[in-house]
Amino acid sequence: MPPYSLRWGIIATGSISSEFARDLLVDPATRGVSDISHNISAVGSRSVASAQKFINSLSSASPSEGWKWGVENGKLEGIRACGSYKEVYDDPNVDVIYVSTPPSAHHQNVRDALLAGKHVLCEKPFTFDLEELDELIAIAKDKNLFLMEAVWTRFHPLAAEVAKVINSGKLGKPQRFSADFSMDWKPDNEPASHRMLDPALGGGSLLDMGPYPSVWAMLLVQQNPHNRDQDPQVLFSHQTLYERTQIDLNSRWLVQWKDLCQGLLLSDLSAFGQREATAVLQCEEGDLLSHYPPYKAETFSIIPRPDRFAGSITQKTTHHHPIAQGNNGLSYEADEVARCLRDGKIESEKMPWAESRIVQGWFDVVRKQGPTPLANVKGTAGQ
Ligand SMILES: NC(=O)C1=CN([C@@H]2O[C@H](COP(=O)(O)OP(=O)(O)OC[C@H]3O[C@@H](n4cnc5c(N)ncnc54)[C@H](OP(=O)(O)O)[C@@H]3O)[C@@H](O)[C@H]2O)C=CC1
Ligand SMILES: O=C1OC[C@@H](O)[C@H](O)[C@H]1O
Repeated sequence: MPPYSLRWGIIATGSISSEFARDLLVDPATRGVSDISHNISAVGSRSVASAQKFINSLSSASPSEGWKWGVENGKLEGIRACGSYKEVYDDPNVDVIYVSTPPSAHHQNVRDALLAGKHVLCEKPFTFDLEELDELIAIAKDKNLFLMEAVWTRFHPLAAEVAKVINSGKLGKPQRFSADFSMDWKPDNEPASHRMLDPALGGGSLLDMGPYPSVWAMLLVQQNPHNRDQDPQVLFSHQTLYERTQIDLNSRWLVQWKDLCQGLLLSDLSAFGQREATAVLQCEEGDLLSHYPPYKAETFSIIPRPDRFAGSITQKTTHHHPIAQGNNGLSYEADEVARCLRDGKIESEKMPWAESRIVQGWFDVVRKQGPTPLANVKGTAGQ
């Protein structure tokens, strides 16, 4: 059977769009995939010159670059440079739109794409607030269109291996959880207009980096067979204000899974976090530690409890599950979108709306309790 072939439209020509487009052009065989094929049919930008530049840079891959394969194998054939996002939504040669604008624009972009009849993969954070997300889910259901948050980490080889350990039950009941995404990014060296620093674009550590500790909260605790709580709540939170641009420099929030455990989640724009224990699940029989970076972890360890309290795990083991060579790691989520569309699904079981809703709800609580002006901002749902 020939592979299922998906035609992408890409919205925005920023840094992650470029990484994503390149991954679409890598030979799927490099990651052991033979049932899926990706094509890029259109790129949309606020300026047609930027869309064209983006396409030119894809087309001129050097022979050593993994994505050269797609260029040589017709995966850019007929690609259009569009000077507006709308032209991409309206393009009959596009099946699915990848939205990678700043967070404050996601709701409007996704809504416009869905209303134009296109399936959507939207970058994290899904939306600015839960009301926006609920509106998008309602439209997707009403129009029978696929919609997924682009949380790439969930589709990486390591995520599948971690899930096997969690589902095996060998760690026993969770007792404690923590997860962190922190980087010493030096915000003082960046312009105030940078999307990470500008509150009007949804800047700050919570919305940009918070999705990653949240991934691990979902993979290790929410999906844990011992968990029965479908609505884990934030008990309390703290954010530190970055005076210059009024975004959160860091966020911390404590989540309670009823009758199970608590988890501390952290994000930081101006300090490094843990390296070998970016996400830690401590259980009755032993602990699971996932290594840095939390967005693209390739190694995890299972470690025994301290001697006096030892459980059935008695030896440390370390497990390495790398992203396939030549891929940046975004290709796996693209494969999931293609498989869901091929199979007639409008929601991914691996990245379900319910889990995006939980995380978005946490962000709303933390943001509203915080000292930044975003605390009082409402998204664009209903407008
Ligand atoms: N999965 C991952 O690993 C990553 C995900 N992300 C997520 O992807 C999204 C985009 O991030 P990133 O690519 O780093 O951002 P960039 O700032 O590099 O690019 C954003 C693009 O959005 C478009 N845009 C639309 N409206 C605006 C506006 N008002 N101001 C500025 N740009 C605008 C621009 O494209 P144009 O001019 O062509 O219209 C711009 O190039 C975010 O949601 C972020 O959280 C980011 C990095 C990594
Ligand atoms: O999604 C992301 O992952 C990698 C980080 O460097 C980046 O800030 C963030 O947007």
